[in-house]
Amino acid sequence: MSTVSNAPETGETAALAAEQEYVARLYDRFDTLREQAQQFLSSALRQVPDSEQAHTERNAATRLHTEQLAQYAAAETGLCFGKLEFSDDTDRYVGLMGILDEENDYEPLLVDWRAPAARPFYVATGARTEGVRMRRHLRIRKRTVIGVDDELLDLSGVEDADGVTGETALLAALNAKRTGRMTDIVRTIQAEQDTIIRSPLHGVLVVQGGPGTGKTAVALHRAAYLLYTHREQLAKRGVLVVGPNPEFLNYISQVLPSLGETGVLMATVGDLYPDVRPRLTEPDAVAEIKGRSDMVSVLAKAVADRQRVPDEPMEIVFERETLLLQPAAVERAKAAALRLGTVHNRAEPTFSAAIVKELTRLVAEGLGADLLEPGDLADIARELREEPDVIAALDWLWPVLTPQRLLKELYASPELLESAFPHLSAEERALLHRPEHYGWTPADVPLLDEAMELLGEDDRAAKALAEKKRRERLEFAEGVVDIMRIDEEVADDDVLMAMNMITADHLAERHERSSNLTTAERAAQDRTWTFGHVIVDEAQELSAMAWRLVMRRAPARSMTLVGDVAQTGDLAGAESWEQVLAPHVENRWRMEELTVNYRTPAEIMRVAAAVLREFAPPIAEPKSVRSTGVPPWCLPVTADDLPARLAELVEKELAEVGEGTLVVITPGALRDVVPPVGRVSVLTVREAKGLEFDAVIVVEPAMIRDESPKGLNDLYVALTRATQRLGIVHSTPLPDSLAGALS
Ligand SMILES: Nc1ncnc2c1ncn2[C@@H]1O[C@H](COP(=O)(O)OP(=O)(O)OP(=O)(O)O)[C@@H](O)[C@H]1O
Repeated sequence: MSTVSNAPETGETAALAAEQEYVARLYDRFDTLREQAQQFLSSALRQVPDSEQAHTERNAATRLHTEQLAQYAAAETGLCFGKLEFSDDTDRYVGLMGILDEENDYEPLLVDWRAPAARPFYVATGARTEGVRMRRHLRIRKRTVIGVDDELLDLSGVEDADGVTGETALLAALNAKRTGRMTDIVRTIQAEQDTIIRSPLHGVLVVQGGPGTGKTAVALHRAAYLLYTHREQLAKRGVLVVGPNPEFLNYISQVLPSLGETGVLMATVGDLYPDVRPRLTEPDAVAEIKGRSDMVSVLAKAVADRQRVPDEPMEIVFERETLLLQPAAVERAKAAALRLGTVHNRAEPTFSAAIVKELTRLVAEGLGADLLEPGDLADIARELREEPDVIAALDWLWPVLTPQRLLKELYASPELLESAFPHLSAEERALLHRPEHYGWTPADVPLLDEAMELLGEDDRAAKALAEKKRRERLEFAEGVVDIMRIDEEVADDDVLMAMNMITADHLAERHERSSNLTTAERAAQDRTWTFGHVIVDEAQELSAMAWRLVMRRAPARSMTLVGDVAQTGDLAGAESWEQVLAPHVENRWRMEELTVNYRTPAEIMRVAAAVLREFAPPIAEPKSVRSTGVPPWCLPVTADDLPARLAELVEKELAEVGEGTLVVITPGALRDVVPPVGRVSVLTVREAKGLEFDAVIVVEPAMIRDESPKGLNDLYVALTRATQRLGIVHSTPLPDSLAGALS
């Protein structure tokens, strides 16, 4: 295969003119379609539905046309970016959306990049041309074709050594300055990436790839591909994309909208328990304990510890009499509740009924059972249930627990902690101890979710909330009806007739129906929502407990998990994919690997690879697709000089990157010692994970290594964030592997 970039001038001028003509036609048709969608939306919005069905239809139409308009807006720039010329003299244009030619038997004018017909654009090579004679990348600015890059495929029968397609376009994309937000790669998807993007929907697909191999980019394009190919199936249940932290989600937030997709829920694991917003952080060692798989039995024990049997008879005062509730009676009530084999909160009514029955018997005994009328026992039982002493006793013996209450009371009580965590040392238990009013951390979220499975929803709270909401809606509607009544005198007859038929109830119901949430919005509010497909990025960072939560959201196990076990920094994270997946799918998962590094130039990757070999010898480093001729620099300084020298170096690097991005990556301990300089951020490795910058200065590599048992993994991550330039500043001796590679 040979690359012909910008063919000889006359040829290129003719090519540009021909492509311009075609592209102009495309945009004409595009404008007409967009205008139509706008009109459809306006007329749908004007409709006044007169029945339940008409209402549903109007909502569906509004949503459809709004989505279409979002897709047109996204496709406006870069509508068409590729052309295939086949050996049989036919052509095919590839772009962001499919467009048919109405005047020509609905022949495709433009093929959507996700359609099977677009596939040769990404995978045809000199060795396997798929009938393609020439692949052309079109460069278009504001609807004007400004250049073409051609690759002739049928000249040679051999495949490129590096398997790169569309080299000119690819290198232009890779060398472009970074803006701080990820962009789509739809014009230059490579064959190994395309295979993953188009992999079948079902089952668990693991994508293992070193830094910069495009795992994140591929995962997002896969989401767009799956929604296009399986829209019927996925539109209702939605697609969930899980990322490691809010900064990362922000970094990738533009990619799917730029591909015309808006219906995907992006979340961190910490966002997946709708009632709780975890705002606190905690030491890695604590998060690691909370992430262990044995937390399942710990929580089960913590629940069992709340099903108490007193050692001594309990004194309960009722109408000035003291009743003695015997441990044996509590034991019997507990056994009856446990026999149900259901979760804690659902068994509670059985337990409390047995206790109240026993207390009723004691009261009746005191009064002399033969004096009682039929119905008296029921009255006594009702009164007992309202008696504060009885309520307190029941709450101590078998409390109705929310997950929040269970965990808060567990963390706050050294006794409960000791009972639930007998396998931990006293020091480790002390790490978990915290006051009851403390907030939540991300590592608490999988525990809350797990606890909900053990406890069961507290139906009473949920019902009370639903009733409260219903009453609020009703009050709102009554307010509206009142206002209408006030206006009655001025209203005309038609309005009055309509109004006579409207009650507050009707209005409340309508208000409810019209709360027209998207699938992603509904999913975000519902802990029990299960998704059609779940994508996890930086999947190596999830703890065993986080995996359990994520798996509950994907019961059909249609999942794409992307990550790199060599980059695991979280102490609770993965050592291998087998270890992560065995508990959930045994060996029923498939793996694809990405082997080419599109981010880090060869000069930088050589240095990072030396560190990789120090801690993970069996993992092959990804091959860089380009080099810059700029080797990483390294500057030893004294500890005292470090802040001042760093400030100078930042200035120097800024001059090198111009408008590009620069970041300083420091050990956690120096995070606040090194001041941010101008527009340059100072990040820890954790904060920089998954992100990339034109230039990176890594401070004190040996300290990064020593800060955590996974410190070498962290150093590897830090060294692989740069797209152009890497610098190292240190006052402590460099790790041997790094020193060797830099010398
Ligand atoms: N086919 C491609 N065309 C253009 N750019 C690409 C391509 N593949 C990847 N890239 C670019 O390479 C960079 C690295 O991609 P990405 O962040 O997806 O890698 P990653 O494997 O997730 O990295 P890490 O594991 O280090 O977070 C991004 O700028 C991405 O846009």
